[in-house]
Amino acid sequence: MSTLPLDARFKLSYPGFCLDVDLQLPCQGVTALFGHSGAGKTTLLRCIAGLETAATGHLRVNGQIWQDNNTFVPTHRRALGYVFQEASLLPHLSARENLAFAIKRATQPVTEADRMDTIDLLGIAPLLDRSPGQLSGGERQRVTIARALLSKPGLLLMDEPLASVDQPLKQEILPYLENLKTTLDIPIIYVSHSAEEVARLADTLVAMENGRIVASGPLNDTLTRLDFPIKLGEEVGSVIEATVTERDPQWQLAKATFDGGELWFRDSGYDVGSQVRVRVFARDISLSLQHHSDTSIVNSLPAVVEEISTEQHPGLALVKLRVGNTPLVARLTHRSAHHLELAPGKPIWAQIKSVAIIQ
Ligand SMILES: Nc1ncnc2c1ncn2[C@@H]1O[C@H](COP(=O)(O)OP(=O)(O)OP(=O)(O)O)[C@@H](O)[C@H]1O
Repeated sequence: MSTLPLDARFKLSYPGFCLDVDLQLPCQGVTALFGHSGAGKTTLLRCIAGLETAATGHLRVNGQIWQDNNTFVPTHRRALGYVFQEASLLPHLSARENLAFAIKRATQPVTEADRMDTIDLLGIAPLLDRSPGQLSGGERQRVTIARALLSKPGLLLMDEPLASVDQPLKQEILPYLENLKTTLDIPIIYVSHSAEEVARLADTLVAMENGRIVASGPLNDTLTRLDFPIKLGEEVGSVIEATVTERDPQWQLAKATFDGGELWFRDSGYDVGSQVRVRVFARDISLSLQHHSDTSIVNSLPAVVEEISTEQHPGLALVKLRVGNTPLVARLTHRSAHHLELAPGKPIWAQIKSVAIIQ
């Protein structure tokens, strides 16, 4: 596998829309293309897949040139898997036969062990003899993802794979996608306009508006930018990567340690030593000048104020904090910010309710 970044520059015009991007993406992990409807996410993904033949530009993936002034590798010769919003299985074949179809066309030989690993990864062993019509939407999508993986791609493109499933099904599939992310060693580009999916899956965030990249970088650094151009409303917050270091079976709580401190939150059955990603909304952080122990809020982290901005409502402030090396954002009223005399550089305690922490 190449260690070179994926390099993508494209220009493409449609009536009323112009795509103009210049991107370098890591060769590992999940990159989320995030933005409102019509921002150009699917168009960019299609350019990478070679489906937008009118696009001009340059594309290098895993060290290979797929497009430049002299080259245009057709889609079927690009080692990529593409998962669409709607599962796209061949309806007259069983799930097993759909997988076999992909294996026959794979860019490299697929061993029986590869096949079994992929079936396990997506949890589809009990579904293999059913036809697509006998599967639920979530099951169909899992088989579709398995099929894409069995084509042995060097790059996996996923275009809102959860857009057409309802919330309970989304919660059923997300853990499989989280699994994929830790198991696969190929880059995944994942289109979404859901902040929840981005928070759970992305390592790198690329925000798009009007056909352009308006912010990009490591997930938490980008999400916590006070000038992050896509308004997230109640979902403004931070994503913290931590290691589970203790469990309290009496109270069903787990403690995770991260670069900045420790957090207690509800225990969902973690193993000590496992990695966990938690999400903290800005509205769930309160600030205090002192450390308090006479409070129900157990998580109290020493932080430094970095920046303060005004939210859409003039009475509300967003405060960017740094806890160790981890950026956090807190939402409070300007009156409270004034009362605490918050200013860049000021030491402060960030208090986070355990019940507000989402895994
Ligand atoms: N083949 C086409 N012909 C003309 N206009 C197009 C074509 N494909 C896309 N567009 C336009 O390009 C713009 C970007 O569309 P695109 O589907 O890439 O957005 P998106 O960010 O993926 O949106 P969504 O989240 O709704 O899927 C839209 O204004 C769309 O109408």
